[in-house]
Amino acid sequence: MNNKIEQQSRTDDAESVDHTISFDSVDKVYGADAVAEESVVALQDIDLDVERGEFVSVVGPSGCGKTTLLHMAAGILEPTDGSVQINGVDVQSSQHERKEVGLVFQHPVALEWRTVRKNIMLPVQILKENGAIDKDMSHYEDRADELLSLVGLEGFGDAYPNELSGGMQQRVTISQSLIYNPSVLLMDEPFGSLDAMTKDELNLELLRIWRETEKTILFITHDLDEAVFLSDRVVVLSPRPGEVADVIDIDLDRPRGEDTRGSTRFVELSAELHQYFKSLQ
Ligand SMILES: Nc1ncnc2c1ncn2[C@@H]1O[C@H](COP(=O)(O)OP(=O)(O)OP(=O)(O)O)[C@@H](O)[C@H]1O
Repeated sequence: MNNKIEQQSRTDDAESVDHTISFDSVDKVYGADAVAEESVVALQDIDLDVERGEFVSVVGPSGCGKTTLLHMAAGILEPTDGSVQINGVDVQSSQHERKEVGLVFQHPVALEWRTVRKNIMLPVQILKENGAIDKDMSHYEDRADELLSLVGLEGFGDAYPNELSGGMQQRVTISQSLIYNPSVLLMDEPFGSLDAMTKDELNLELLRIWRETEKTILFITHDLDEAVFLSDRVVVLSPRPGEVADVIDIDLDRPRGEDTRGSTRFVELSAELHQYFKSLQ
C-alpha cells in the first residue's frame, strides 16, 4: 500500500516525524506567573507519542488535565515547560500549520442561522476573508458535499441546525473539523452530551470515518468503555497534577462492531481499566 511505503520513508528520514503528535516533557502550570498559592499545576512531565493513523484515548479523573492536554496539542494553550509537536513541528512555532489539526468539542458549535453546508464551510470562509487560503471556494463547496455524505448527512446540506437531532449536529461538527482534510483530529468528549444509544451509534460511525480517512485521533472521554471500544491505546492520567499513570494496549480485532462489546476480551479489558481507574482515586 502506498501509504505504508510513504510512512516507511518518513521513518527513515527523521524519527521525530514518525510521531504525528508528540508531547515532550510537558508541564502546564496555570497562573505560573502569579504568587505561588494561586498557581495550579495541571499537568506534569507528560511524554506521549501518537503514531500516524493511531486512535488514542485519554482518560483520567475529573480535573486531571485532559482538556488542557488537548488544548496544548491544538496550540490553544502553551506548555509551561516542554513542547508539543504535530508532524515534527512545534505547534507554537510559526511553521505550524493550523490546517493540520481538526478540533471537535463536546457541544456542537453550529451557528443556528446558517445552513448545515454553510456551517461546514465556516472555518474556510473565515480564513478566506483573512487571505489565509488561496484555493477557490468551489473546491471547499465540493468537499463539504463529500463530507455530508461521509458523515451520513446526505440531503441535509440546506437544513438548519435546529432541524437536526443532537447526534446529527455532532456529525456536522465532525464534518466541519474535516473541511481542510487535517491529518490530526483532536476530540474533547465529542459524544459526552448524547444519550447512550446515539453515542454507541456515533462511536461506530467515528470508527468508520477514521478507517476511511486514515486520520490520527486523540480522543478525550470520561467513559472507560468508550475508550476501550474505540482505541488502539488508552492513556490513563493520574489525579492532578496529571501524569501518565499507564498506557494500555487495546488488542481487540478491527474492524470493531456491535458484537465487539459482547466479546470476552472487551469485557476483560474494560474490567481491567475500571479496576485500575478505581485504584488511582
Ligand atoms: N484557566 C485556568 N486557570 C486556572 N486553573 C485552571 C484553568 N483551566 C483549568 N484549570 C485547572 O486545571 C486543572 C485541569 O483542568 P482540565 O479542564 O484540563 O481538566 P479535565 O481533566 O479536562 O477536567 P474534566 O474531566 O472535569 O473535564 C483543573 O484543576 C482545573 O481547575
